[in-house]
Amino acid sequence: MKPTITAFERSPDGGKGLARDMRVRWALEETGQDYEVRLRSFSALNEPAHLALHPFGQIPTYEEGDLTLFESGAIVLHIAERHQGLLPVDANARARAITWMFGALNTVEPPVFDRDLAMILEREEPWYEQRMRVLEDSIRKRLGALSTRLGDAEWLDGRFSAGDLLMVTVLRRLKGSGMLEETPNLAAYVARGEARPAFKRAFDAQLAVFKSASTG
Ligand SMILES: N[C@@H](CCC(=O)N[C@@H](CSCc1ccc([N+](=O)[O-])cc1)C(=O)NCC(=O)O)C(=O)O
Repeated sequence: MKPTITAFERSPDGGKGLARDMRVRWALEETGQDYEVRLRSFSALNEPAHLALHPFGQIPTYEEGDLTLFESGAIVLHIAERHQGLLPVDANARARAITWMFGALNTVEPPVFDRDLAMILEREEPWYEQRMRVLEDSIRKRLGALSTRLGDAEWLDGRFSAGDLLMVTVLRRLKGSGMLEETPNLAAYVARGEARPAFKRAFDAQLAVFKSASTG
């Protein structure tokens, strides 16, 4: 049975693949899983039909038979646990890959996402500049530590894993900010992720949705 995910009917990211359905699409492509997409308008996210799937009224969600999941990280983990290609078989290596999933979502993503949100919602606040300095200092601290740990390795811990998938989707949000470019090995790491055929299929699929919504 094909799973069904939800995604924005018209993504505010303009087809850049920054909305979080992108990481679920990528995980499904890496594991060779076909899937359906139910597109949601912003207003539909707060209607009962969607709230029954996602208590916070967001995307993505994941439905497979009588299972419904939300939280992109949990959905990626679910896919990775059931299909080959995103988590090592060895128990310790698997645990380390899952550690990097949490590292991406719990340690690196928060200041990165908060900075994006501040640029959209808080630009007119008197404390905006100060807040941006604090957020960017936090981001640079995380990027510095990650850059040191990655060094000249291809992926974070041996073979490409769900930890790399999530980390690349987090770091992609910094493209063009200058901060990612300050750590060349991380910029190259992101480019390696984006060069993966599965990433390209996922990216093109979400872009096609945006383009059809733009011409529709
Ligand atoms: N922790 C949850 C967060 C999910 C989430 O933030 N979903 C967002 C879309 S992805 C976040 C996002 C939004 C926009 C851009 N963009 O670039 O325009 C990028 C990412 C959403 O549904 N927002 C609607 C709402 O909260 O009412 C997860 O990882 O699944």
